[in-house]
Amino acid sequence: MADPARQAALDTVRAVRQRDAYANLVLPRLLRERRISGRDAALATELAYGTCRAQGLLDAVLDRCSDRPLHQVDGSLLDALRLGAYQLLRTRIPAHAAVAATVDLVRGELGSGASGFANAVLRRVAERDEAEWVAELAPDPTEDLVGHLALAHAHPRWITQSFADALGGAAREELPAALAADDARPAVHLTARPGAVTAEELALMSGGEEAPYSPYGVHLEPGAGDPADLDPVREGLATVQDEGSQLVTLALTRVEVAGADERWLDLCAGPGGKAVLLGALVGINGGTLDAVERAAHRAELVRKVTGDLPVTVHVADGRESRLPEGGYDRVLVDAPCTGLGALRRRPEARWRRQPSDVAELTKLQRELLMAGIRHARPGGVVAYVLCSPHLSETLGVVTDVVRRSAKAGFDVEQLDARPYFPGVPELGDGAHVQLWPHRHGTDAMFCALFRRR
Ligand SMILES: C[S@@+](CC[C@H](N)C(=O)[O-])C[C@H]1O[C@@H](n2cnc3c(N)ncnc32)[C@H](O)[C@@H]1O
Repeated sequence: MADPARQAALDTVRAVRQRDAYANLVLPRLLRERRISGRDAALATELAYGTCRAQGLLDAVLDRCSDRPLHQVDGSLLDALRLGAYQLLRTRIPAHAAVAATVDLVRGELGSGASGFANAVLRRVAERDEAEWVAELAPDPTEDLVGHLALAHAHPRWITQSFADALGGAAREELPAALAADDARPAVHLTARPGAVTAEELALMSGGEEAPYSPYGVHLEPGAGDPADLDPVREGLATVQDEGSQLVTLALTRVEVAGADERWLDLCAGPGGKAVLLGALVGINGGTLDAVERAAHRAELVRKVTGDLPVTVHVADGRESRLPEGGYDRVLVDAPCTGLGALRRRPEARWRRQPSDVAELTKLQRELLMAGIRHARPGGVVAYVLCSPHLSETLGVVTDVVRRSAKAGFDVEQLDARPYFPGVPELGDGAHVQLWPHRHGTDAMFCALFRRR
C-alpha cells in the first residue's frame, strides 16, 4: 500500500496536470474524503503544493537525469518523478526514503517497468543537492541574473523578468526576496466588516493578530485551518481578504471629494470581497454601491456576501452597462488580470499563466478603466486596482488610458496615491502604489488613483 500522504499529493499533482484543477481546491477535498489528518495531512500539503510550485526546476533536473526526453515520459510517471525529485531537492526526507516511496507509488500504479525507470532517474537526481543542481543548470548570474534566479526560484523566466521590471532599480537587491515570497506559506487575512465588528474584536474572536496597516485587517497564523469555519466569517462579520486588497480599496475611500459622496460603483465586483468593504463603508453615511459583474455565477456570490448591505448587484459587462455615466462619486475598477501578484496563494498558477495572456487582458483592462472614468462625475475619484505587478497591466494601461481620455475629451488627473496608504512604508516614487509580499506581507497589489475634473 502506498502511503496515504504521498498518494494524496500525487493525485493532486495529477489533477492539476490532467484537468487544469486548482491544487488548493483538490487537496483539501482529498484529505477530507480520505480522512487524512495531522502529520500526514501536513506532509501531503507540503509535497503537493511544493511540487506544483517547483515544477520548472524539477523538470530541468529530471530532464538532465533521464535518458528519455521528458515530453516522451508518460504523464502519470512524470507526476511521480516530480514528486520524488521535490522530496530529494527541497525537503529533509532522507534520499533513500524519498526514492523508495516514489518507486513504490509508481510500481503500484504503472508496474515494474516504470518503477525501474523511476528508480534509475531518481538515483541520479539524488547525486546532488538543490544548490549543486542550480549551479550546474542555471545561467551564470553575472551574465544573466534573471535567468539564474528564474531557475533557482522555480519561476518562469517571463514572470521573473516582469518582477524585475516592476522593481526597477531595486531589482538587483530585492528580486530574490520577491521570488522567494511566492514560496512562503501566506497567512490568511481577514477583513472586519466596518460597522459590525472592530479589528481588535475580530482578532480576539479568531485568535489572530491585528494587521499592521489596514484598520480593518486581522492576520491568522499560516495553516490555522479553514477560515471559512470561523464563526465571525460564517456569521458575516468578517471576510477572507488579503490585507493588500483592503488597502487599495480603502485608498479609494480616503481621497477627499467635494460635494456629495453617496453613490459608489464597483465595476468588476465578483466574488465580492471589495464590494463588502465598500458597501459597509458607504452604508455608514447612508450611501449606496452599485456592483457590476459580467459572470452570472460570480454576481450571485456578490449578492450572497452583500445581502444585508446597501448594494445593488448588476449582471453586466462593465464596458457597456446601462448605469449612469458621470453619475458616481467613487468608482473601483478591480480589473481581471494575470494574478501574478498572488502567486503565493495558488501553487500551480505560475506555470499555467502564459505571456500571451497579458495582451488580451490589457485590452480589457484599458476598456474597463475608460468605462470607470466615464462613470465618475466631475470631481469624482476612480481607483484602478490589480493583483499583478506586470508593467503592461499596470503602468502601460494607466499611461494609455490617460492619453486616450484626453483625446476623448475627459479631463482626468492622476493623483499621487501614496498619501492614501498612511503608515505603509516603501511606497516608491509615486504616483501609483505597488505593494509587494516581501516588503509588505500583502499580495502584490497595484493601485492608481484618478480624479475626473
Ligand atoms: C479581479 S476580479 C474582481 C475581484 C473583486 N473585486 C473582489 O474583491 O472580490 C475581476 C472580476 O471581473 C469580472 N469581469 C471580467 N470581465 C468583466 C467585464 N467586462 N465587466 C464586468 N466584470 C468583468 C470577472 O468575472 C471577475 O469576477
